[in-house]
Amino acid sequence: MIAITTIQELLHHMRTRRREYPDDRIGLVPTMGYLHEGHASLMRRSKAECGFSVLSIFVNPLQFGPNEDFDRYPRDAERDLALAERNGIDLVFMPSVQEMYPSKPLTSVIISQVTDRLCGASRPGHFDGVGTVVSKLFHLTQPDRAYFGMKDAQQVAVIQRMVDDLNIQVEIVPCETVRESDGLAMSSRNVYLSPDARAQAVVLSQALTEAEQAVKEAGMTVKELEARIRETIAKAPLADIDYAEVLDYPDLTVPSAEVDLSQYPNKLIVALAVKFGSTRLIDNRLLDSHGGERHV
Ligand SMILES: Nc1ncnc2c1ncn2[C@@H]1O[C@H](COP(=O)(O)OP(=O)(O)OP(=O)(O)O)[C@@H](O)[C@H]1O
Ligand SMILES: CC(C)(CO)[C@@H](O)C(=O)[O-]
Ligand code: BAL
Repeated sequence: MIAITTIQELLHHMRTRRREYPDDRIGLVPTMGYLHEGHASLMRRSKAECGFSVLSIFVNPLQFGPNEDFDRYPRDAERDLALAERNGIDLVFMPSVQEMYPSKPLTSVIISQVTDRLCGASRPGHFDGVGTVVSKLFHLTQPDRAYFGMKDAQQVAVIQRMVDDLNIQVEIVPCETVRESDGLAMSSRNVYLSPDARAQAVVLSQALTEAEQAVKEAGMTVKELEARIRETIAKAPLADIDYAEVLDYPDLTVPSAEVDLSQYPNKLIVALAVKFGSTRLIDNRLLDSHGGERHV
């Protein structure tokens, strides 16, 4: 496994690889590091489907708001490299902020509408930062496939839209969320949780499972379903809801207030962001028209 920090080295390795193995598929797994089994599942999928797999590790300042956790975001390069190697990665690109942004970029990739709600609303500018850095990574590596986790379902919808709108020649591969044994979605930010908060954080996946059942009830409206979800989450005293929304997926529009969700013709997403102290967790579930979970 090669580990590099500069754009020059990355371009050199990508060109050489493409010249020597022109028929090999190239896979890209973009991450912010502090890797866990969720990331490992993306790496293994890339390894299974591509001849050459690139992992990027970069905590991208552009996607963090001024009062967010950029400075204290967990980092452990040594552990990440060992995990990457074990999971079939061929090249790790781990640039510094200076390398990626030698000066403040004057160009930004802004994706509208699909960013109006959920994390786009509660983290203003977040998806401009994501769109910009992911575009840079796509240009630098020119992957055939790029692997993203459905834990960040809005991110998948936003990047798919960017790729479609800009004709970027990459296939976006959405990957299922990997969970702890009690149902909590794996996330680098889980390490911030106090033992009490960690125990209560199971309420997110519980609320999603309940929503999956509740949406099957005839006549269930968006407001009623959202109220049920909020009630479940409120049972955890440390939980503070940022959002709990039921939306059309992947358009991320609001279904009309009167619609009977049990008969809804499109995919629905139940999306949650819940704070435990200063730690903000997200999770979601895709539902089909009869309330069953949709697998990606
Ligand atoms: N539990 C998971 N299962 C599958 N994929 C995941 C999981 N958690 C993160 N990913 C995916 O890994 C990629 C990199 O995510 P990132 O490095 O931000 O990790 P994270 O654990 O989501 O961190 P954070 O705590 O910052 O949300 C994204 O495509 C993300 O959706
Ligand atoms: C896609 C990404 C690596 C861009 O910084 C980040 O948003 C993430 O880790 O999901
Ligand atoms: N996985 C999303 C990256 C972020 O929280 O900034």
